[in-house]
Amino acid sequence: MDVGFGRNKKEQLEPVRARVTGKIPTWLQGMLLRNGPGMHTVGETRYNHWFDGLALLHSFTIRDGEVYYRSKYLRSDTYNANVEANRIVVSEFGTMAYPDPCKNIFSKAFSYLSHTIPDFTDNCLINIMKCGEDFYATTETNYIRKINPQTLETLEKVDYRKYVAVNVATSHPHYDAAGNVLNMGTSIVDKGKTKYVIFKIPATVPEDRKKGKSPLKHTEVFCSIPSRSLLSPSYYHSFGFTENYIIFLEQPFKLDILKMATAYIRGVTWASCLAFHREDKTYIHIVDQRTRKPMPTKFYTDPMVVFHHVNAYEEDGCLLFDVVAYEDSSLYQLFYLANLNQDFEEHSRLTSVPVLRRFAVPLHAAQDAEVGSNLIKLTSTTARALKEKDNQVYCQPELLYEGLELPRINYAHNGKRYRYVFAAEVQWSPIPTKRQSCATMWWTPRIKGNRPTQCLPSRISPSQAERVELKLGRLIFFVKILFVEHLLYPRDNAKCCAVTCP
Ligand SMILES: CC1=C(/C=C/C(C)=C/C=C/C(C)=C/C=C/C=C(C)/C=C/C=C(C)/C=C/C=C(\C)C=O)C(C)(C)CCC1
Repeated sequence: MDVGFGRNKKEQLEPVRARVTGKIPTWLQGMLLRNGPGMHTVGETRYNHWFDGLALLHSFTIRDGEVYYRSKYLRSDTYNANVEANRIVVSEFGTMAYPDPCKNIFSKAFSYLSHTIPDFTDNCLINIMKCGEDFYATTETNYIRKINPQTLETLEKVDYRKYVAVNVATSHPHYDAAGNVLNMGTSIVDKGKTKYVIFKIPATVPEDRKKGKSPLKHTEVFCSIPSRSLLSPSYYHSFGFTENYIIFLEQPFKLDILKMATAYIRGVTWASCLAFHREDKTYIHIVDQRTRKPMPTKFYTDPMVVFHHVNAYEEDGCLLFDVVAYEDSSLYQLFYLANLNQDFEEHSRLTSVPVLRRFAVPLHAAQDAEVGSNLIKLTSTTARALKEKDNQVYCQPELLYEGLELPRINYAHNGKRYRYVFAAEVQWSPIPTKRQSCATMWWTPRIKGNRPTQCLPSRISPSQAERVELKLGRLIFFVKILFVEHLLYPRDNAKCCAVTCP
């Protein structure tokens, strides 16, 4: 197996014409911008985790059936400081670094006293965000970097904290019909409170205030949701968005703020300050965009870890949302570079499989319903919302697909009933044991086009015995571009078709 994960990539500064197999229709014109880690070694030093790598920007210009590719490293302050020192001097998610290699415990302590949490990285390696006419490379700290999409040059460094009180923010914002950006961040122990802040960056600046003003200067807080815990807010990577609602999962995968505040002096990574609390619930917050307030009903579900929301939509008084969910946080382990080597298949032990789950929440009249009743009357889903006492509702998802990640949709269909998800398939291949047929059974119905839920227990989580079986199993991944049709219009013979990546 060719393992290219940790290898430094070369920039392609001048556009190069790509070899096209097949035919690109001439109506397809434009530029695809991508972002991701490209450099994991600086001088003699090496990052620990794949998510740490220095951001490499890519552009694919599609014109008259041809594709022109170029790439350039983001010249972040982090990149410049590392290159100048010829070693890693800025901490990333899975690597704690110190500007001075000779620092002993005393000087570390001094540094600790002068800044409890060191300034976060501006190595914006995760996504690209469009903000008005401008483009930004994004990560999950308080920094974003403006870029020139044509030349991939790095422009201004923007600190979200100048405009809104957030210490971390997602790199997967949403856009409303007018092109305004809606994003979420966490404000940590600010004035004695920790809260999740939904903020809006307008697409345009009002005419009278226009002169050279960036839309960021007009950022406003849309709504904030108090964290259940002051010192351990949830980690989240994305959220759901429809015309009228915002969906935020307060999951039991949490940042430990006390650990973060002492990480620098203890010499441990940010990653080690994240923990999954399997004894906790996942709280589902639904914000009504018309009132800018969260719904009062306490919706919750079983503990899970979600990175990617796929889509959400409203149907007959219900809000449905689809996410890729795990039963633990083992995914982060998988991406340590030490594991991404020739023995990858041996080391790639995920203790849970990414599953596409559909949740449904009732938007009205939950208060008067009988305890124990299912508030979802839709025929299009088997997801349930069970009324409990104290205005609580337990949400039980429908399992749509096992073994899928990195989902994309045609964003024109965001917030609407939809038909297609484009994703990478993650294939589960257990060690042959007596129970292999059970695991196979979970997959076979999908291939035949039946509904996978039919062969799973009523609560989708595997039983204790099955979980042990999963732990014993070995995961082998086959990345495929997977195209799942079925999600919206389930039929008896729904089609799932996979196209292997070249
Ligand atoms: C620096 C600080 C932080 C940083 C956080 C960062 C940089 C978070 C990055 C999160 C990312 C990039 C999340 C990506 C998720 C990707 C997923 C779920 C992919 C799954 C793929 C699978 C299962 C399949 C793989 C198949 C393979 C490998 C086949 O060969 C904070 C915010 C934590 C704290 C402050 C400081």
